[in-house]
Amino acid sequence: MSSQPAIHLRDLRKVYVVPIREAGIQAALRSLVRRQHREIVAVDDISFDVAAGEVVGFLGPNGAGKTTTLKMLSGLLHPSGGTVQVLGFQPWQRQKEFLRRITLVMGNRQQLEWDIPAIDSFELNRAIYRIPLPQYRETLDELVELLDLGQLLHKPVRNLSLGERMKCEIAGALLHRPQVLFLDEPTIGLDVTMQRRIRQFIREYNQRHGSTVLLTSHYMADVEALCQRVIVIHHGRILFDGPLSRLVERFSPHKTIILQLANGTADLSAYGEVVEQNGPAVKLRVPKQETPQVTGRLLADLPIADLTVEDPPIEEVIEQVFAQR
Ligand SMILES: Nc1ncnc2c1ncn2[C@@H]1O[C@H](COP(=O)(O)OP(=O)(O)OP(=O)(O)O)[C@@H](O)[C@H]1O
Repeated sequence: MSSQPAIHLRDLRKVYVVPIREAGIQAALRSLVRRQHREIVAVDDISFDVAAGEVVGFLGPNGAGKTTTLKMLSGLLHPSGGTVQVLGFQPWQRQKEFLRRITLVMGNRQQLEWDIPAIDSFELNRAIYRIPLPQYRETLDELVELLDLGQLLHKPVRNLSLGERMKCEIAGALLHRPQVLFLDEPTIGLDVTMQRRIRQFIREYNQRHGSTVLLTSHYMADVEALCQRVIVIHHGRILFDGPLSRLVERFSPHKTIILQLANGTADLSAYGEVVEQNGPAVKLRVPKQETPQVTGRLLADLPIADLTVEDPPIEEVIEQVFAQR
């Protein structure tokens, strides 16, 4: 791993300036003469580094500033302030050598031509990126195998299912073997099986090539499976940067005790908040620091067949993070 971070940003900022549109004909006429504007601070002085080979989850609620950041990192948007470097390049200069070494996949935006088979769009990419034929064939074979593309590449893209199309989109975005992958919701709208397939692919690809991945996803299963580290952003600011486990430790005041009573049912509300009860199967939410005592009391007081203690689901933890701001 080289000592220079693959992604480096300091006090990165993006302010959108948008015209204020008032309702009514009078206002419309007035705006022809003097247009009023307002500023939206989408990214508010954020700083972080990502080392080569890391897979980092970039999380935040709708409108937090994730896509804007990824667009600045991939050179689609010019920052309003701060510094940004990806593999030592300033992305907004969009140098050829830079574009050859990165990719941006947007799950809700299509890059492949709709009416032709994906393989034809791939050929176009090969020409644009000037990929030597042997390397192109080798990479394509690998992607076909890893993503199980089979015959999909030869059907017009419009005839593919959403998941099939996404697999082709990803393959197209990787043909030039980029070192840094910006993945914006790569599994959005896909069924659980296809989400798992794409997730597995990202993991295998990262392991094979040591590529750096910055990933946004609203599916915590993606994040749990792939990311050693998460960066949480809200209203354009970073709220947390560190291992997922530390996020849980820091922001979740509760644990969940899941127990199975040995016989019959009982009222367990004296031990904690009963979040679910189905006959002898009970789920209790307990303040974290009280978990050992409550577990001890339960085991001493009641006939218990099974008991486990779990952290709350990550979705719940993330909600807690946002609720505190
Ligand atoms: N082109 C634009 N012009 C004006 N405002 C914009 C523009 N693009 C984004 N914004 C605003 O900037 C803020 C951040 O948006 P951004 O798309 O980066 O968020 P996000 O975290 O990617 O959200 P989501 O999860 O919904 O995709 C939002 O308030 C959004 O409305």
